[in-house]
Amino acid sequence: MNTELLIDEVRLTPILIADPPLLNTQGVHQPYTPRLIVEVVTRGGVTGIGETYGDGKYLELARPLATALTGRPVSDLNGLFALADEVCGDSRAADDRVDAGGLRGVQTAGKLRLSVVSGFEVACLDALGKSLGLPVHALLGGKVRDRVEYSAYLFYRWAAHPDGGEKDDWGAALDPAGVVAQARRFAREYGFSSFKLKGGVFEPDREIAAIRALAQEFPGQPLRLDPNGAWSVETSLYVAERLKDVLEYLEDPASGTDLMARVAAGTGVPLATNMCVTTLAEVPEAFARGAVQVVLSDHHYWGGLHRTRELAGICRTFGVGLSMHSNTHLGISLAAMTHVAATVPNLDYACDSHYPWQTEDVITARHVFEDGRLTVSDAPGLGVELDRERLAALHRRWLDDDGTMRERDDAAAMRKAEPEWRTPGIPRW
Ligand SMILES: O=C([O-])C(=O)C[C@H](O)[C@@H](O)C(=O)[O-]
Ligand SMILES: [Mg+2]
Repeated sequence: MNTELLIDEVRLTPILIADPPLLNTQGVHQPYTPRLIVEVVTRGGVTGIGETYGDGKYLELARPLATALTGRPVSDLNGLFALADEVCGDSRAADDRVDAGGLRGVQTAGKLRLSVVSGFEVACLDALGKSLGLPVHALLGGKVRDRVEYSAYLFYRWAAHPDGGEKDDWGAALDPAGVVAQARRFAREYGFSSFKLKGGVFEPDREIAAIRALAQEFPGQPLRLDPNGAWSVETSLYVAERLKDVLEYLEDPASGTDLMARVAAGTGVPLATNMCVTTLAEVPEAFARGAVQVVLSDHHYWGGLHRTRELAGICRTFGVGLSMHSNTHLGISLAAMTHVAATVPNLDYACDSHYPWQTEDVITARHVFEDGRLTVSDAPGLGVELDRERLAALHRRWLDDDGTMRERDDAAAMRKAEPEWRTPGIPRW
């Protein structure tokens, strides 16, 4: 064993990053949202970085894992899972039941652990790559493409948060004209040529009108609509019928495998999900029933980059499409997504990314999209460097917060504008 590859220290830094007032079916993004930055330092003096969710329930699991990792080889990625099972225990926030109102499907103790492990796995891969002089994609078997395509992630949004937060110049987007203006800017500044609208915010007819307006503005270009399970089977079929000629896919129109299977049986529009297939346990039923035609993988909750590749193999076997889901994230995760996406032959669609909405980052050089694509880095590791000053400043914000921003709560943020707001029950329409 090369002792240079042993882990000497693991540093965890929770931060709060600015987030615009993006609307979804549960409410609106808070002005600041938590992320956790993981640093793994080897005995050879190399530091690898990773990123994952930063809410308290993730931090609670990350701390014992960080302690237990010290002294182990940075290359022992498979061992991470057993170690996490051993030391992380159950989180108070995970109860193995369906988080029906959630935006990312079931919330189980196992899935929470995988989300934490993913931040460590990416940090270990970065450290290993830097130690060996190899890019992360090479550690995953090598890239099969030089550029990875992303899609514009359109949101209904307000011009500003009602209670402060950082300002941006995107303005409000609350109707078809606003959505089209947003899409035009995404196309102009980033070169995106496929567009996903986060739906479930307004009545379905209003969202149908927005997609129609996009189709008119960008004829023949791929369009997607994602209401995060807010619709009944009937409403889903109503929308699918009206948009069947322009949708690339409809994403999580209804909540859960059973309803998705019933929607799929009634329409020829492909259904995608990042809600009803988010764990291996959910795969057999969903695939057997034809409930989804595209799985949107997210390396955070699937347990890292190797597990994402395992999922890709399963999808390939069953003839189910694959792409990538995104939640609010920074440049470390975008680098990780790009490396793994570069290695998956059956990545059939442009990936999601919230990145353009994030004005703050902890890396020294922001990623730059060209023609809606990122070039896959061949530099050792992830190919990004930590900006320690920025990290310290964003950590200071986390320390100074009275606790309200440390847990993502879109319904609480909505109550600043609408005091009576409660997370809507589903189906909402
Ligand atoms: O594709 C999705 O379902 C998401 O990206 C879930 C996210 O939480 C999104 O709805 C958001 O950021 O509001
Ligand atoms: Mg989705």
